Amino acid sequence: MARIELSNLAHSYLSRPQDRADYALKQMTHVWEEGGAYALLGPSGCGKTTLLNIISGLLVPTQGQVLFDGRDVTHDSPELRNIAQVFQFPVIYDSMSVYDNLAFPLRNRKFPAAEVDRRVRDVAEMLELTDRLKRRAENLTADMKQKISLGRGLVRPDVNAILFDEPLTVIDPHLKWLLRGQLKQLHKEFNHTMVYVTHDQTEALTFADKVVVMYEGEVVQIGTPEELFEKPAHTFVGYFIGSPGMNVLDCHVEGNRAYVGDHQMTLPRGHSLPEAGGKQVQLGVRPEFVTVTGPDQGMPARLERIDDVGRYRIAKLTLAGQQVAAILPEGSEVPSDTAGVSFDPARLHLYVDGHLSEGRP
Ligand SMILES: Nc1ncnc2c1ncn2[C@@H]1O[C@H](COP(=O)(O)OP(=O)(O)OP(=O)(O)O)[C@@H](O)[C@H]1O
Repeated sequence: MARIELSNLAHSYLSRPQDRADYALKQMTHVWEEGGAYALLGPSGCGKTTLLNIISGLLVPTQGQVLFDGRDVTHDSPELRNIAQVFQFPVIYDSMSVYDNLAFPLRNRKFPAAEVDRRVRDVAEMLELTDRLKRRAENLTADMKQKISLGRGLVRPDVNAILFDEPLTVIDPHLKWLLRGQLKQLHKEFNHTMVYVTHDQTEALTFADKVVVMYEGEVVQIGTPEELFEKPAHTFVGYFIGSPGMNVLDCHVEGNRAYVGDHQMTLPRGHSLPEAGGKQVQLGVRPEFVTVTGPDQGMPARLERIDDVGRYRIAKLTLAGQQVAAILPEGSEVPSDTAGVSFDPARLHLYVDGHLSEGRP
């Protein structure tokens, strides 16, 4: 297992990048701890696969270094980096048995036969492939084949890291849920450094100890699922994590007071913001911390509609011309079209040009 360090890394697919917009990955420096389970989460095109391919050695970055345990591997092939990879679609040998497919990475590295057998059987057991070990891979379903791919990625005990690129895409939803749990279990057992690319927040939050949220080629936050929920470092994180995402409202601020339209609220901290200077100042509050009451309390808002999403109901309101979502407690009374809303003051965050402003204690 290795500690992975990304030092001043940036990548452009253009041969002569001119400015920031030309970079698919903007400059970044990060350390990912040995034995950590990391998920790279972000929308399509934000640079997840580019970053994963730089870590694996399929791509050499335009600038910066990748270090494994302090050793510069930037120009090393995937083979030299000693990593295992699982891709979106199965990569297996159809003509071989399931057993031989799983054994292949170990035999290739000249592991003794007894250890090959033990590891293959352990991994097969965990992935529920034991009764298929003797079958040829050829006629198996796509699900089964992808399980074998996962097994091939997990079978070697000596890898620096295991990299997964959306490995559950072809798996049916029920099995997906099971496999996510099994991967988490395998991580606990073997403690490999794992990096898992996905655009699905549930997949990221259930698999990872730390989620690396990417947006437009930048890592905007690395945090535990709780940290991403409690304190989104960027409005994008607030919006992308959570269902529905965080409310983000244009506001202006004076010290520890924020104004949304004419409505004033007290922030947990004071902020000395640079003179407006064209910067966008926004207030973030998660729908879990918005209370909807009758019009005689809170800030007057118009109730647009109620969505029943099964586990709870979501009220969609308009406050000072801006959209606000609120998660309604079970059994709560819903006012008619004119309502009042209030925000839990301890749960308000302030953002300047998308980035969290910490303020003064
Ligand atoms: N080989 C390439 N040549 C040129 N541009 C590329 C290449 N691969 C990716 N890009 C561009 O780089 C940016 C990041 O792409 P990347 O595939 O890393 O994103 P992603 O987050 O993995 O997206 P997805 O979830 O759709 O796979 C995108 O704008 C993409 O169009």
